[in-house]
Amino acid sequence: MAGELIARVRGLDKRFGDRAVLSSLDLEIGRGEFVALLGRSGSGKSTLLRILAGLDPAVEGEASVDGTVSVAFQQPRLLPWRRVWRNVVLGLHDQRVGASGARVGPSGARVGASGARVGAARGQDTVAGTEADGGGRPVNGRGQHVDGRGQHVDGTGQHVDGRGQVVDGRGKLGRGRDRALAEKALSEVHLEGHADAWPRTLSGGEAQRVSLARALVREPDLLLLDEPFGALDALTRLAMHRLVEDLWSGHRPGVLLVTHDVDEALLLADRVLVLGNGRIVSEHVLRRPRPRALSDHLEVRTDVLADLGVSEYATT
Ligand SMILES: Nc1ncnc2c1ncn2[C@@H]1O[C@H](COP(=O)(O)OP(=O)(O)OP(=O)(O)O)[C@@H](O)[C@H]1O
Repeated sequence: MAGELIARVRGLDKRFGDRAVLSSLDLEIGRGEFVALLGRSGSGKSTLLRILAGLDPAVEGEASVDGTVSVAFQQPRLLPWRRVWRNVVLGLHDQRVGASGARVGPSGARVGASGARVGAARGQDTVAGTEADGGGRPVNGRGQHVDGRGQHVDGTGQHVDGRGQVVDGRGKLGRGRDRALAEKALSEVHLEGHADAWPRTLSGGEAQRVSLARALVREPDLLLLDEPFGALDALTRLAMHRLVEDLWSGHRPGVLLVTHDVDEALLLADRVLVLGNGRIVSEHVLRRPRPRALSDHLEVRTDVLADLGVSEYATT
């Protein structure tokens, strides 16, 4: 593919015990490109996505993302003891939940959510800054950015705690800013007014929209979607397709959508990839503007189904 890359995978191998799941896999995703990944059950789609998200290590090869990554899964994975808006801002702060993912440098090395190097120190460890980094900003003895009072700051000057979480000058979570960001993200997924709801009060589709808001709140450069509509009924799925298309048009992240649904892939993606035998076995570039009707895609659809080994359906 042409243009600037947001993700690049080269010679990727992954095995679980004796079972080779990915072997010598190559993949590129352009900045702002929408890519769908199809493959038979067990072909390694989720495995590839987890490696790109920095959630699983590869055995061999390179998987790098040049920017921030967010992930949304088939199950919304909301924390039931947090109100909706607080679940959304987990996307900003908690890199341990898959929904937010990690920032992965060009080398594949993990750095903090803010992009600044963050230390392993816990809590409000405030070490006075006595040195400066290459840009003349003060750092403490461990090379962490600090303000004039020795409190940690990230690369943009925001206060962070020892784990890189954004806090105010007194070490409290930046609640007002978080709330505003959460409300903005919730309105983008048409959930205005649900900020203070508890997750258990949401329908499946609403919960999945919260999950999308959580993935989008940090404006990721790469959005990884692992069958995000798989558990939804057909009508809700259609509404979600439209929503994802709108969100993608508005923010233009690169997207890797893992799906079993050939038609969903054809409707949403710029490029459809088929995974088989541990690598990408075929690629189908879809023409623009994105067609509104599946009938515009019948030829590609036939080819994709054949690549998936379900050619008995290809003529229907
Ligand atoms: N943590 C693990 N330990 C052992 N085997 C694993 C692990 N994760 C995945 N696998 C195996 O790796 C293979 C690929 O799994 P993966 O979930 O990536 O497939 P998939 O294409 O996403 O499947 P599906 O479409 O059914 O979700 C499967 O055989 C699976 O059993």
